[in-house]
Amino acid sequence: MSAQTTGPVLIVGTGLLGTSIGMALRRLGVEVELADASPSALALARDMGAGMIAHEGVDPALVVVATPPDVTARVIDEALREHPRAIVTDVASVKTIIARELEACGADTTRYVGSHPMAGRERSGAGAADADLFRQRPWVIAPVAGSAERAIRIVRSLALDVGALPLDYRAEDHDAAVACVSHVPQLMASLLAASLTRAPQEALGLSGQGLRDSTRIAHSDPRLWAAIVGGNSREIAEVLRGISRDLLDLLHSLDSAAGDPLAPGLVAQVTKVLEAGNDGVERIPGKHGGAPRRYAEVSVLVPDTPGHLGRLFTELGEADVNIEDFALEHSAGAPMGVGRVLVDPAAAAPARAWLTDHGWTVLDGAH
Ligand SMILES: NC(=O)c1ccc[n+]([C@@H]2O[C@H](COP(=O)([O-])OP(=O)(O)OC[C@H]3O[C@@H](n4cnc5c(N)ncnc54)[C@H](O)[C@@H]3O)[C@@H](O)[C@H]2O)c1
Ligand SMILES: O=C(O)C(=O)C[C@]1(C(=O)O)C=C[C@@H](O)C=C1
Repeated sequence: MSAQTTGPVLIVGTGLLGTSIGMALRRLGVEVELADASPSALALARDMGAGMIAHEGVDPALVVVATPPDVTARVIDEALREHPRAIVTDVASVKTIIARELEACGADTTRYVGSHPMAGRERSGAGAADADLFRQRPWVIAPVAGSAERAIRIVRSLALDVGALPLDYRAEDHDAAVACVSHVPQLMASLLAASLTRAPQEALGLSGQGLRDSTRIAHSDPRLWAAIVGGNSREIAEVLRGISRDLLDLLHSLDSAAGDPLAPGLVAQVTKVLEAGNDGVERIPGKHGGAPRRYAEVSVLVPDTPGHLGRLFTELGEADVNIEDFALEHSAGAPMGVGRVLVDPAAAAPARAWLTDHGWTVLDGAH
C-alpha cells in the first residue's frame, strides 16, 4: 500500500502513541523524524523503527504532537511557529481545552487540526508501541474554528494511512463522548482495583477472569491520566454523578436488606442494576466499530506449558478458521487455562470438530 501522507513527518513525543504512528508510517516508506524531551525515550523510538532522530533545521510537511495533554497546546504552538509550512495535529485524549489554550496564545490555527485515535494500551512508552495499533480503530478528527480544509484533508490521510477510520467530531462532542466511553471507564477500573488494596491476601487467590477483565486498564500511567482527567473534568463529573446515584440506590437496598436475601425490594433493585448493565453492554459496537456483531465462542483447555498456545493458533489456521478475538483465562495454581476463541458463527462447529479431532479438549458446544 502506498501512503497518501507526504513526509517528512515530525513526531514530537515518542511514547506509546508517537512511536506507534512512526512505525506505521515508516512501514509505508514515509520519511519520519522524531523529537522528545527525554533523550532515552527518543533513542528507544528510533531503535523500534519509528524514524530517525530529528536533525537541526528539519522542515516537516506534517507535525504530529503526541505529548501528554497538559503540555500539548504549548508544543503545538511552538511547532506552528518553528515550522511555518507544516500542518500540525495532535493525538491528545482531550480536545476542547487544547483548542482554547491555542486560541488564548494567539496560535495560527489555520494549519492546526486536533485529532484523537481511539486506540491505545494500559502501558506507556515506546517499548509498548505497535505499528498495527490503529488498524480499524476510530480516529477522531476535530478541527478548530480556523482549520483550513487542506489541513483537515492531510490529517484525515494520516489516519487512513495508519489503518484507522477517521470520524469528524466537534471538540466539545468528542470530550462528552470520551468521558463516557474512555475516561470514566478508566476511573471505574482504577477505583475497583484500588479496593483490592484493602482485600486480604487469601481473597486475592480466588481472583478470576471477571476481575481481570474489569481491571486491565487499572495498570495505566497515573501521570498521563491525571492530565487527561484534569483536561475533561466537567464532562467526567457529569457521568460519574449518574453512576454515583445508581450506586447509592444499590447501597441503600443492600443496607436495608440487613442480610435477608428476600428482603422487600432487594431482588428488584439488583435485577434493575444487572438488566441496565445488559442493555448498556449491548450498545457497545463490534470490533470494527460498526454495528454490534456476535461472534461464536469456542472454549478449549490449553495446558499451561510452552508451545500449546502456538499449536492452537497454528491448527486453527490449518482449519482455515479466522480468530476474531482471543482471551486466555487462568486460575491461580491451575496447570491449565481456558482459551476463549471468538470466531465467525459459521466457523464455530467446524472449528470445534477440528480441534477435537486434533486432541484438544473443547469445553462447549452450546454457544
Ligand atoms: N495511552 C493511550 O492509550 C492513548 C491513546 C490515545 C491517545 N493518547 C494520547 O496520546 C498522547 C501521548 O500518550 P502516550 O500514551 O504515548 O504517552 P507516553 O507517556 O507513552 O509518551 C509521551 C511522551 O511525550 C514526551 N514528552 C513529554 N513532554 C514533552 C515535551 N514538552 N516535549 C517533547 N516531548 C515530551 C515524554 O517524554 C514521552 O516520551 C497523550 O496526549 C494521550 O492523551 C494516549
Ligand atoms: O485499550 C486501552 O488500553 C485504552 O485505554 C485505550 C483508550 C480507550 O479508553 O479506549 C485510552 C485512552 C485514549 O485516549 C484512547 C484509547
